[in-house]
Amino acid sequence: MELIIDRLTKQYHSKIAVDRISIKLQQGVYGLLGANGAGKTTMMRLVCGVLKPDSGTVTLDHLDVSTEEYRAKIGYLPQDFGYYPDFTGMDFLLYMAALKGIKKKRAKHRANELLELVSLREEAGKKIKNYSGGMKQRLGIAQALLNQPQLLVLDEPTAGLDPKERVRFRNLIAEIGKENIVILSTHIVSDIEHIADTILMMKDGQFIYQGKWDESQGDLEKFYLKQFEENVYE
Ligand SMILES: Nc1ncnc2c1ncn2[C@@H]1O[C@H](COP(=O)(O)OP(=O)(O)OP(=O)(O)O)[C@@H](O)[C@H]1O
Repeated sequence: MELIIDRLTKQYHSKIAVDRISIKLQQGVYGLLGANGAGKTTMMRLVCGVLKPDSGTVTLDHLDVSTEEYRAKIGYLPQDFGYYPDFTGMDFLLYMAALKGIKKKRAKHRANELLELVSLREEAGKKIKNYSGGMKQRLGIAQALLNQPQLLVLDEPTAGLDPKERVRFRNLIAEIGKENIVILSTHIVSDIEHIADTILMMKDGQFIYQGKWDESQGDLEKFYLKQFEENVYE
């Protein structure tokens, strides 16, 4: 399994949000780190085919991002995901499954399986408006997994999670990353330093660091902050 991003570029008026990015990803967890405005969301939307690039390509095992076959292989949790507050967790998953064209019987089975995986089985019948931030986030991940994606893209999934939720989230992602490609974005180093196999650090639409990070290289947080130091006084 290989995701190949080749010279991917996206510009909004005079702002180049993603600037000729090239990278090859195999299975594992990738932590996309960058300050606000670095281009993380734009990159993720391009990888999910929600946004069309100005130039460059994205392929998963030779399938182009613009194809139905590619779409069938990905799961996406956007930053501001719209949950329906009066739906129960189960209703919501069945609704999302219908949108994804999954047959009813299969959808019910898969929804139960996923509610178990994200530890929401007991809350499946409760309305989403009564869910905590972490519970909503786990439900969001469950909907992204409905079609058993080979590529899972999560935009700032750790926002608003309490410490206990974080541990649970980390374990879940590590499990999914064993067999799939997972890309998750954040601007907080501690959210990903123990969960990502590979760090992708973004600034001004480009990767300024990509690779594994181990403690012998020093403190990732210090390194990260140093990259943005010149912006502190702006
Ligand atoms: N629809 C748009 N129209 C114009 N400019 C945009 C648009 N979307 C993003 N931008 C700009 O492109 C740049 C990258 O934005 P992007 O949202 O990808 O960054 P980000 O790293 O995800 O930041 P955040 O953490 O705030 O979501 C920013 O300068 C942003 O203002």
